[in-house]
Amino acid sequence: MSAFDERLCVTCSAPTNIATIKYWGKASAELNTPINSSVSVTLHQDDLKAITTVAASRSFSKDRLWLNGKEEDVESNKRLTTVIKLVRALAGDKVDAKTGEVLVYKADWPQYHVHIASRNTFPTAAGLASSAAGYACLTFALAQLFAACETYDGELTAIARQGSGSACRSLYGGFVRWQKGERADAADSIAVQVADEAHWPELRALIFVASAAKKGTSSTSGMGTSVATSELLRHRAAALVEPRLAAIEAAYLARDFAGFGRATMVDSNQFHATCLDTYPPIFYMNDVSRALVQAVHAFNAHHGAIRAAYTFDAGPNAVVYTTASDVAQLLAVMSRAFPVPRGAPACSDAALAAEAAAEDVPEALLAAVLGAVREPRAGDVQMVYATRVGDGPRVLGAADRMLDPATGLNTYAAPPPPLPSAAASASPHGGCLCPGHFSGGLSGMLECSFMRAALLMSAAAAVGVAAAARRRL
Ligand SMILES: Nc1ncnc2c1ncn2[C@@H]1O[C@H](COP(=O)(O)OP(=O)(O)OP(=O)(O)O)[C@@H](O)[C@H]1O
Ligand SMILES: C[C@@](O)(CCOP(=O)(O)OP(=O)(O)O)CC(=O)O
Repeated sequence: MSAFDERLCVTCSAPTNIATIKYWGKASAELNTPINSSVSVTLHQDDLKAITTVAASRSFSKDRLWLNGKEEDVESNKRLTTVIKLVRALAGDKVDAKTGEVLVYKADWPQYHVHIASRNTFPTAAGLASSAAGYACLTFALAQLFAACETYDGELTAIARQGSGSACRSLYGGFVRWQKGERADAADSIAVQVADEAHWPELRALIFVASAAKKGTSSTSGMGTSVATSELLRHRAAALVEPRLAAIEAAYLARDFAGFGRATMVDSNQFHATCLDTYPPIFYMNDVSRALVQAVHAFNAHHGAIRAAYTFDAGPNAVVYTTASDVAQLLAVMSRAFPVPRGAPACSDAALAAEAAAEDVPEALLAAVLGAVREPRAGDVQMVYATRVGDGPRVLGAADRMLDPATGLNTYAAPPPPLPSAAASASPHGGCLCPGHFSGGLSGMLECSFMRAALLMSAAAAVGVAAAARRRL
């Protein structure tokens, strides 16, 4: 006897997104609406994504959730219960696509509870938009499970917004605006796609992880203090954001990197200025973040044009946008200025790392960037993700399922760190640098490009040792 009918189980994945014009501050904490509209790039799901399995059964006695293998209390998590309740309210008749059989009539859904197992393939709550990917994935997966029908366009994004504001933007690929909306019921505070993922295929992002630790001040509490105390934030929302949104959307649509990059950097700087203007002040960026900023400006100054653009969320990690023609050179200089710990892969994309290693970087550029950074220290940047623009949520197959049909319980366990020889044993921090352990089991580790890069490095090293031994013979 199984705990749930496999036809009442869905597994989905959803991407993260990184805002280029930031959401910071709530107009209504109850409805989770913003004081200003925002816009973001959806990142590709190759490296960073949330994966969520949801199953419904009459035999489940309550709604339950496992996050990254650990059970969390659902009842006490208002955002979670709100999202489940709102998607459930849109439930329709659930029909077996193959046979046409009605599996659950709309009227019967109140008799069902859900079990949810979710994991992130990257650090959770570290300022890498895990809540965005996580709540977008949950909303999307529940909508598939319940055969939910929107009563107006964008309703699912309005639901995801109530899990985490930035999550509404992860329901679309490409370049996405979250419009703040005007209505009292906030039904128009929804995400809208500005351009799809095919619009600007040359756009690239390098993510320099300065810390994968859980951040000290959550976005929710940080923005609450900012709204209460920062006059700069008030002025920004009232007068500065709208024209900047119009400018960056036009730049994105025209694939004008200089315009896009400048607006991105200016807005990131202003967001962190509002954090400093908050009382007591909030510091998300650290010395490494500031050195990354200087390095990007030195790169642009050398080229006499904006060819790389940083942005920082509520944490010290930099997301640096650039284009396909500059990404290898940018990675080459940044790897010299911010070397990852000895033994770790230079970045998640082994082919790009090899291209960067072979780059003939002009001496003057290297000197400019190294001069802008204080002494390069291995480990200030722990890892670098190389990624690009991506699509919205996807429905996955049973191979990715994380709930056991026999027991109804979570099957995912965060894998142990990789073998010391595989990657980061030489970390000065003594930590695991491969985010494979944020992913799932062996398949999760293999899907992790850091692990693939590490294995390639190990294999290359083994070939080198064998060749040297042959030479000695
Ligand atoms: N896959 C997931 N499924 C459901 N909820 C998730 C998932 N991932 C994260 N969350 C929720 O989001 C919280 C983390 O959100 P938080 O805003 O603190 O961090 P972040 O999203 O990584 O950072 P930021 O939003 O500043 O970029 C987690 O504690 C959890 O409640
Ligand atoms: C700095 C940001 O990343 C803030 C994101 O905040 P959240 O969406 O995590 O906040 P809540 O709505 O309280 O869950 C900027 C952005 O993504 O626009």
